Amino acid sequence: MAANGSLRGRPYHRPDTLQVSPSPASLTPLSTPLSMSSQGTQTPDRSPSPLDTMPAQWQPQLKRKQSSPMMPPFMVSAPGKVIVYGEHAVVHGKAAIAAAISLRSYLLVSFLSKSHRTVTLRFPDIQLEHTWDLDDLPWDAFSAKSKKKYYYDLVTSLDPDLLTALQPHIATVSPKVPEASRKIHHASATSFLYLFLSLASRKTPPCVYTLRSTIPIGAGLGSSASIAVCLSTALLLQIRALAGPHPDQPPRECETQIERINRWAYVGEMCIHGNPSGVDNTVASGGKAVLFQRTQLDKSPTVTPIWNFPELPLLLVNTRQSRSTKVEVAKVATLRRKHPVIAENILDAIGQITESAHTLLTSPGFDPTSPASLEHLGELVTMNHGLLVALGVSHPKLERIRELIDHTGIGWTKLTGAGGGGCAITILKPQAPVQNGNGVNHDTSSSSEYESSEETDSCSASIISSGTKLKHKILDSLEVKLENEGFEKFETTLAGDGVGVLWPAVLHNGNEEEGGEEIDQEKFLRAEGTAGIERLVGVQSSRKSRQRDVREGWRFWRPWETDVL
Ligand SMILES: Nc1ncnc2c1ncn2[C@@H]1O[C@H](COP(=O)(O)OP(=O)(O)OP(=O)(O)O)[C@@H](O)[C@H]1O
Ligand SMILES: C[C@@](O)(CCO)CC(=O)[O-]
Repeated sequence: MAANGSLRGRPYHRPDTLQVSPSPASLTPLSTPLSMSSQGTQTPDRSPSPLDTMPAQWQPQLKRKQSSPMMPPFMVSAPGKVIVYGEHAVVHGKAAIAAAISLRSYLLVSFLSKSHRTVTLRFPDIQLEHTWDLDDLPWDAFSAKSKKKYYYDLVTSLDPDLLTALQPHIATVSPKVPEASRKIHHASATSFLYLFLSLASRKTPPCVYTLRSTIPIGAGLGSSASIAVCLSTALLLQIRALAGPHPDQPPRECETQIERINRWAYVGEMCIHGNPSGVDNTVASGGKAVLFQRTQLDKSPTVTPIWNFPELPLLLVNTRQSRSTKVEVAKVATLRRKHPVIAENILDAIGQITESAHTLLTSPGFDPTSPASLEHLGELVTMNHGLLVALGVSHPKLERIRELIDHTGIGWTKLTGAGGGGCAITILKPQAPVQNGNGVNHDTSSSSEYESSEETDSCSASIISSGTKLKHKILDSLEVKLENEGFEKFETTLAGDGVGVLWPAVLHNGNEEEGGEEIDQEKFLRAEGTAGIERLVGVQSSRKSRQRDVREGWRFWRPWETDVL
């Protein structure tokens, strides 16, 4: 099993304090030096990109493409996140745990013939479509000697002069749409252009960046960080500044690539969020889960990976109630002023909940399949929610969701993120509950085996246990109830992979010519909803029996997979 982040003793930090950063000279010690990449970006070393490490099965595809003057399209994908324990308390110096979820953003990069000289964003989730003329962009501002940043640089703040240089090119984006939508468009466009002009060069090939996400926007699930990670990864891949991902890549090298992506994703996040903590982009880059803590307000948080975090099934319910993180954080600050001792005790208790979870998750004998471990984690979820209610950051809609789920007895529920709306999460119990006389369901036993993925391995309904069937029945009827009340339910998995790469954008979808189905813009744009996106390009196998399997073609940097350092 994976080595735990803290046991490995190499905590991640927000990019400005990252300790795992190598100096440029000690970057991936692979292959020969490259003075200038194909895009003309100066790079002092040479890291093989996926193009160099193309799996054998893609060779026919590549051969077919050799006659084309254009590169084949490729895709990247990054997850959203939830806070599992410790929101609000983290604002007051306690630790919190955040984990990746299986809802993800997918970015398709397609190349145009050189005559185009344009770069286009197609972000249909926010109805944004915009094309810039490559030659009109402010390359001079970004490449000026005093301003130029390289892919290995650490950028901890946005340069106001560069933002000013971008302004006229942002102003032309969606000038006629209502202000609220325009703000969203401008945030995404700024994030893209800042990264594009920092990492690419004026010789960059004309491209179209098409993005679709299964992460609800503005619901506290890190959608902005997920797109920032996709953009950062795509641009770094285009300038060949990333090695892999490929199987057997040493963990240290995986960490280096993830960190490089994370640093630039943080820059993209700053364009959208101002002064983010860096936690969302760290989880979206590296996947799994992290422990984070900011002990001093003016200091960056320490972010330590928890590679042992189990891939638990998670029910996620969106209240669709908009909320302001600022308002909810202010509520807690007011309560703390009015009732300092009580509020402090509540925040302390939340901090202890996070510590208890972290201690369990990182204990040497930790067995994620043990019902006792799951119950421990679940009880902490329930207690954490109660304390957040005591802090006044729940909402009647969150309480309604918790009530509906508690009545089924299917799992342990809490609000996640700022509260006041947003989402609730439920860690599902291993056992199907039984109904008591009051119509409330209760866990039958906590001692039987947690159903493993092997147990549900066969598609044959006949061997799915009656417990599993009952669980599905309860989940289905819960879905109807939640939908009737205007809530949105997602079945996700916690602590999965971070950023992934599909190069070239070809998948074995079971309905196509030999060699795989090429994903093009039109197919990608036509995919309907979350299910359609996941069916077409999802990183996870669509076979229900193996939901947690990664679909052939997608590759990830997984520093936790090998023991060799
Ligand atoms: N699918 C998407 N397509 C294009 N832009 C997106 C998409 N998802 C997020 N964004 C960008 O990110 C911004 C959303 O950031 P916001 O902080 O409001 O939500 P979040 O990242 O989902 O929540 P949180 O940061 O609280 O976890 C949007 O305004 C938009 O600029
Ligand atoms: C409420 C809070 O703890 C989590 C918001 O997702 C605020 C923060 O950490 O910045």
